[in-house]
Amino acid sequence: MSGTDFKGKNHRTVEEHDGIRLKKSGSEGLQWSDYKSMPFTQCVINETLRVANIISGVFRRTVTDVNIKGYTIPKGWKVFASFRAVHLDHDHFKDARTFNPWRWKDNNLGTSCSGNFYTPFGGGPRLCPGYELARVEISVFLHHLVTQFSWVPAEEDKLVFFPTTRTQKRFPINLQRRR
Ligand code: HEM
Repeated sequence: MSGTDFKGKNHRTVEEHDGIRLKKSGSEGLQWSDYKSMPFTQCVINETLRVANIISGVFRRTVTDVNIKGYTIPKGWKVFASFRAVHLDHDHFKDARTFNPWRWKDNNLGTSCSGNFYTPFGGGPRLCPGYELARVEISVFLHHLVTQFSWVPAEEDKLVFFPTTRTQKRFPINLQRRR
């Protein structure tokens, strides 16, 4: 990740949140309507959960023999459904290892997408009941972060994808208060 890339990708988020601040006085808090007017932030959150979700997948135990794509998973086996493998699969996401919030511009569902290729919060009857709360919390955090601080990378860093997604040098930054 180069410094220029980072600033470019961050810029739209800053604009969105500065726009919300402009309509408010002083330290006036965010309302639900503000949360609902952060479309690009939702794209950033979607993309972060796609590339670097803290939850890599879920375990399941089969209660009966399951036939899937010519394979049989016998009754009683434990399987790991790897969301991470699907989220980083080039067949489902073009340039899957590139952090690109714009890919969500026309598909901002946040929990799943057609074909169930995007499942950061799981799915079906066990879909995470906290998914909207999690998104609100991240949005509020990002709002205060980008409206009160700016930063530049202190060193060149690089994303690595094994065993999980992380930055090689923990992405050191120089942080400055904006206001
Ligand atoms: C980014 C944040 C979060 C992520 C990525 C996440 C992800 C997930 C996933 C993948 C599952 C499904 C587990 C499975 O199918 O076995 C799950 C379940 C669950 N999550 Fe979350 N979660 C997040 C935040 C939250 C929050 C904020 C809460 C509550 C305040 C919450 C409460 C739960 C509960 C209670 C379940 C169990 C649901 C069930 O088994 O029926 N989660 N979460």
